[in-house]
Amino acid sequence: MSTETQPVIELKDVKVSFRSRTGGIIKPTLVHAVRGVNMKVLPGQTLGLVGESGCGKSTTAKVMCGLQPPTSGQVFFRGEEVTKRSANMRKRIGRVVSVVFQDPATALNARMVVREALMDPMQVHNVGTKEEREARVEELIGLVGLPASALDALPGQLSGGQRQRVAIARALALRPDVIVADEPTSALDVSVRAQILNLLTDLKTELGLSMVFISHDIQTVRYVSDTIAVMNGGLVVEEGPAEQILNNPKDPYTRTLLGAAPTLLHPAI
Ligand SMILES: Nc1ncnc2c1ncn2[C@@H]1O[C@H](COP(=O)(O)OP(=O)(O)OP(=O)(O)O)[C@@H](O)[C@H]1O
Repeated sequence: MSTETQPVIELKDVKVSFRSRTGGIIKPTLVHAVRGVNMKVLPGQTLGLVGESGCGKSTTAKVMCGLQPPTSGQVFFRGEEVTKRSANMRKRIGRVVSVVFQDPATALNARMVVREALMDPMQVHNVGTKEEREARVEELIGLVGLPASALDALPGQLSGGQRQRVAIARALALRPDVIVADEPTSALDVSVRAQILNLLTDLKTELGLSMVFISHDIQTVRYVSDTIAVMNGGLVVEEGPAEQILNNPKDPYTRTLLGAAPTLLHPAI
């Protein structure tokens, strides 16, 4: 397979189950969060992952980032199987797959000024000299459209939108190949959501990144995605080019999300 079309990340029949005590103290129940998912993240493309709360989006994303081992199935990074990751492999993939979480207020250390927050991943991974790291920090803050003066601010001194820009800059610090953005605009004021979406899509194009964009809101996902995977009950019920999913949805659940049909829950739930 040519490197152009080889997926950056591929999941094959990934399943994730959790033991949950909510079913009773004596006998834990199994929660089947992801029930057999196949998914490809292609170079330079944005894969949108959409579905209602609890459908398994975040768990799928965590498997992609190596934050959650699958119960069964396989995970590939650029064709190499990385399902069972050694510490070295985790560190290597941690450098090239970065995550942006929903709430920048909790993702950033409240006591670290922005400069330190951006420097931190480079120090942890021992990247560059001190001078190179300082130059990269200046570059990063510009990339996300913040003035250099923001480098001396604490997260609490910034607005929600500015904090998310810092979280994005931090995610870019190690020059990743993939950004996994898990509901990156849900905690923000409506007025700044479009700015953050535009920033992510601009950065994706400018830096040639692949992106996995997760949201419960199909209208947000449609704005940024090249392909869309619709999840329901731990399964992908429909996937394809964004235009096709939006203009010609096949699955009743997708139509529900698009507001074209009454609520229909997948039988797996
Ligand atoms: N660590 C865990 N232990 C037990 N159950 C879990 C765990 N993580 C997730 N789950 C359960 O797995 C299912 C899928 O959760 P997941 O967070 O992946 O869904 P989601 O679509 O991202 O929803 P949300 O947007 O609300 O986070 C849910 O029923 C959730 O309660």
